[in-house]
Amino acid sequence: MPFINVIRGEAIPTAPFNVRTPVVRLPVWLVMFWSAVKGLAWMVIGYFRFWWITLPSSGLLWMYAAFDWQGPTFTVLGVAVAATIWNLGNRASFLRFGWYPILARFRRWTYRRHWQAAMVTAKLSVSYDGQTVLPVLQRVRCRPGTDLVLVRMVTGQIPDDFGHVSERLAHTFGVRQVKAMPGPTFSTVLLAVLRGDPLVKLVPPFPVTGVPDFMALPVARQEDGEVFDLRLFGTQVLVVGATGAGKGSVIWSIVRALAGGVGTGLVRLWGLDPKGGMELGIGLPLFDRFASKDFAAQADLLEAAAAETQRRAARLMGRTRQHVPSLGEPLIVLVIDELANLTAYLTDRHLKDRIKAALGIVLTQGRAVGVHVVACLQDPRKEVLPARGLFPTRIALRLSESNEVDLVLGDGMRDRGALCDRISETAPGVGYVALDGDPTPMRVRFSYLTDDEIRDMADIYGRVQVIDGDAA
Ligand SMILES: Nc1ncnc2c1ncn2[C@@H]1O[C@H](COP(=O)(O)OP(=O)(O)OP(=O)(O)O)[C@@H](O)[C@H]1O
Repeated sequence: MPFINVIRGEAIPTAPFNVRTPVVRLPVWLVMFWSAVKGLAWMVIGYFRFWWITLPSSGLLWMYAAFDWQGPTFTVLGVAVAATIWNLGNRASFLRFGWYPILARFRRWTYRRHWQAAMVTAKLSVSYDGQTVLPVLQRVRCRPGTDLVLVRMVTGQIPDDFGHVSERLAHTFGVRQVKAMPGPTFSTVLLAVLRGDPLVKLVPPFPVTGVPDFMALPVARQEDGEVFDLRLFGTQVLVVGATGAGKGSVIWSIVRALAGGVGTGLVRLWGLDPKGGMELGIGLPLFDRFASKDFAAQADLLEAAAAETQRRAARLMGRTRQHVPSLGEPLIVLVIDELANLTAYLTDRHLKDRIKAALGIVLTQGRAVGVHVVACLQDPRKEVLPARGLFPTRIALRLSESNEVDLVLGDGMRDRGALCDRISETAPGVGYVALDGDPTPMRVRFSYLTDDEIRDMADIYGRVQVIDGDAA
């Protein structure tokens, strides 16, 4: 046993004055009076705070007092009839200003009931100074099938902390999915709570416009009910999906959005179908050039695209940074079904090198000069397509494994909600896309064209073509 104990550290000095709260004995009537005043104050505050319940209730009570039971009955009936007329007359404004605000109040109340449990079990609560600090539920807004919940984070938290536990939150709140994205201020996170699924139903083809808007081609329906517009200008598009995921519907949705331009000659489609023309052959008249039977013809076609790219780049150098399609120099879109057949599975080394070189030129230089690629791929691994990074726009449909999601859409996208590996086999055409300026992925379903619809479209907008090197 040591003779003297020495404890290192800073001791808290004893205060020179110690003050103890004095005990004042109060009469019972004063305590009761004070409690009554406090209770009344709480009731008044509660009345105004929960005005959306208290005001209608007071109104109904007053009607009852004034007109007996007919008062509230006719009031409720009158409100119901007015709401129905408003809904039938202008559904959008009824939902926006009538129904969704009421629903949001109710939902806020239900979230609050589960809030503490949800935050603690998801480890989003923080222990500080002997206290448990929770993120603050600030606001709830309702949209079709989705609630937008604004949350003020605890100091030190970031939106990705919520993204990592989004699945846990979804189970706690009993909803389909929760997606976390940065809120309007640095201290907030916006949780998109997805309830119903508007993508269960098949999406019919969108109408064809005479002059396509290359900045916004309508191709799919978003899970928030909006139309997903694909930007083709300035980009190359890669579509990845397991077999049967619906890559064909992505191709035909894009072709349909461009069909008006094909008809007028503003857009030229060049088709490469290494699987023998099974997918693209059905709309053959739409393609200005088409190659499917032998790989040499497909290499020729890609080299022609590369040559055109270089010719345009040389002409436009120093003049403009974005080519504007015209009848003399139309937009060329190379549609490639199963790119891996051209890049990875091809055994002829010489052809493979030719294809790789031509594709490299088109992918790196083509987007500024109006030569675009829309390519499909089943297997997103690096060995299959090393040039994945050359496709700025990537669409991920159903994938076989969870780790493929980040390979296609970019790091962290699965955590942010792109659950491509969970898409059901019974939902072909459903996938995830990254929207411009939005770090969270959006779930979409591409429109579906039947074979007859594709044939009709080809009949209306089809052009003279070159098939496997020969004029049709
Ligand atoms: N958007 C869609 N909506 C509804 N059904 C679809 C959609 N896309 C595809 N399908 C259905 O799913 C089936 C498979 O689609 P598709 O052939 O396009 O898949 P894929 O990804 O191209 O497959 P593979 O790689 O094997 O060719 C189609 O026969 C069609 O019936």
